[in-house]
Parts: sequence; C-alpha cells; structure tokens
Amino acid sequence: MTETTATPTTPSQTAEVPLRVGTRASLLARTQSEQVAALLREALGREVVLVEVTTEGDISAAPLASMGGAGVFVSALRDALLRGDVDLAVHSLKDLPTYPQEGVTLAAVPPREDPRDVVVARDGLTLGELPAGSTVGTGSPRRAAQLAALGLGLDVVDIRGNVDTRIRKVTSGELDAVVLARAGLARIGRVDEATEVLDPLQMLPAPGQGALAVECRSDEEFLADQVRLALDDDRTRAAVTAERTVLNVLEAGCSAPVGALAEIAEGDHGDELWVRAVALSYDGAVAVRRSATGTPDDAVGVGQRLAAEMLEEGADTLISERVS
Ligand SMILES: NCc1[nH]cc(CCC(=O)O)c1CC(=O)O
Repeated sequence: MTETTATPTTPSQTAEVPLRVGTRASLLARTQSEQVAALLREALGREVVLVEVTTEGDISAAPLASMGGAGVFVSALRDALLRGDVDLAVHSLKDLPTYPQEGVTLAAVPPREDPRDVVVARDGLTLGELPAGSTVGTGSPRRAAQLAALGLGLDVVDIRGNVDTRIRKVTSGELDAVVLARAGLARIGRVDEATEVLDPLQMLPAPGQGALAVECRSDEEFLADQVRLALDDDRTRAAVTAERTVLNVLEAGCSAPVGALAEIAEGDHGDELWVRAVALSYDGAVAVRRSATGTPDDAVGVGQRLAAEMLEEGADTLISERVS
C-alpha cells in the first residue's frame, strides 16, 4: 500500500469500525456510491457501509430553482457529513456548487465516465430524425438552449424526476424524447436505451458531468489521504477543475445555460488540456463559444482565460437574461 502522510486520530479513521459512506437514495446515487464503496473496501481492506440521506430535492417536486438550485441535493449530504453521521459523501460532481463549503474537503475525483449527453427517443430515432414539433423533455436550461440552437423545430418541455421517471415519459408516449447524461444511464446499466450519443459540437455537457466527487470533513486528513490515494484520478481532476473554473468566473451555477468540456490529449511535450465552452441565451438564439488549451497543471489558468474571453463577448449578459 502507498504511504500516507497523516496518522489516524479519530475512531472513523481506524479499521475497527465500518466506514460510513453517505449517499442520496435514488437508484443512480446508490449505484454510484456503492461503486465507490466497493473500491474503498478493496483499497483499504475495511468494512464500508452506505448510509442513505434524504434530501429536499428528492422529496419535493417543486422546480429546482425554487429550492436554491441543484445544490439542495448536496447540502443534506454535507450536513450529515459535518454532523458526523457519515464519514464520506459521494455526489455527482456536476451537482456541486463551484464555491467551497467550510469544513468539507474534496478528497477524491475518481476516473470519469463518458461525459456526453444522450437522447432517448421513441422508435430508436435520433434528434435529426424527429419531425419538427416533436416534444423533447429536459429540466436543464443548458440542454434546452442547445436543443433550441440546433434549429430543428423541436418543442422543449420542462421535466423533472430521476432517470427512471424521465425515460418512462418516452416509453409511455407522453414525450417523443428526453436528453440525459450518458454516465447516469451507464451507471444504472441502461445505456443501451440511448438512441443517440450527442456530439459535444452540438451539445456541450455540464461542467463536471460524468464525474463523481468524494468528500470528507476537512479535519480528517488521514482519511482524506487514504481516499485520495485509493480513488483520485489526476486527469479527471484537471479536466473538471478547468470546466468548473469557467462556470465560476462566469458567476454561473449548475442551472445556467453554460456547457463546458475539457479533454486531455497526449502531445509531443506531455499532456495537453483542451477546453471548450458555450454560454447561451435561455432561448438558444445567441451563443458565445470559445476554446482554450494549456497544460493540465494549469487547469485553473486555462479555465480563467477561456471564461475571460467569453466575458468579453458578453457571455455574462446572455446567461443573466432569464425572463420568467
Ligand atoms: N442533474 C441530475 C444529475 N446529476 C448527475 C446526473 C448524471 C450522472 C453524471 O452526470 O455524473 C444527473 C442526471 C442527468 O443529468 O441525466
């Protein structure tokens, strides 16, 4: 085993008691948390249990924006962590606000799944094959704006609910299609139901999409080290750092019509980080699209330069002009 820099000082850090991993209760959340738990059992050789934490976002069917955005999914888990009810919390990284939370450390960002969005449409159709006027469900302003920008005459319908509920709207005939994260479908073993994987040229994913975040309390340095060594992936961390920096500099949240995707390619002089981002008006009529490159260890700098160019083109005005 790799050496760690701190020593165990609290009961949660010793192998005698099970490590408690806090998770939301949805199928997707439990599945991805269980995958993290399994890797930790293997790496740490200790018992790891899941603890379900119910969040306001799971109980209420109210629009997410009225509950303070998707951050509601995150804050209940963080509260459980800070109370000491759990030792770790697993989140979908794209649901995390870009500003840090006092007392909470991002211990690990595991290797990312395919970050792209997919379509689940009736009769195996792609977006381009759906006739004008077809209904496409999404609750995401980023997806809605990019769908509108395609100019296919699709009718975007605002929906909510977990992955299962959203797919059922297509199988029941209520909607012609929905757009979802490929990673979510893959994690619950239903990726075969996607009828099209959307090219990032047409649909840039949300910053952090397809990645997980494993958090612990900031004072648990030993545990943070162990978890980082067991799970963290440098390249994924660099990519999501660049993407989230764009969001941060644009002063946008996870419900803004902003997409960003960072990819790492091997160049002649080591790894290269390539970041693309888009900010759109809510109706998709206007878009600011830019890319930037740099090195993975300058992920923050690359994200900042990219966002600065987008601001010069008026990206902040576009995403602030929601009429509702
Ligand atoms: N907004 C909810 C959410 N948060 C994370 C995922 C999927 C998994 C991921 O992106 O890591 C989803 C569902 C979706 O967007 O289809």
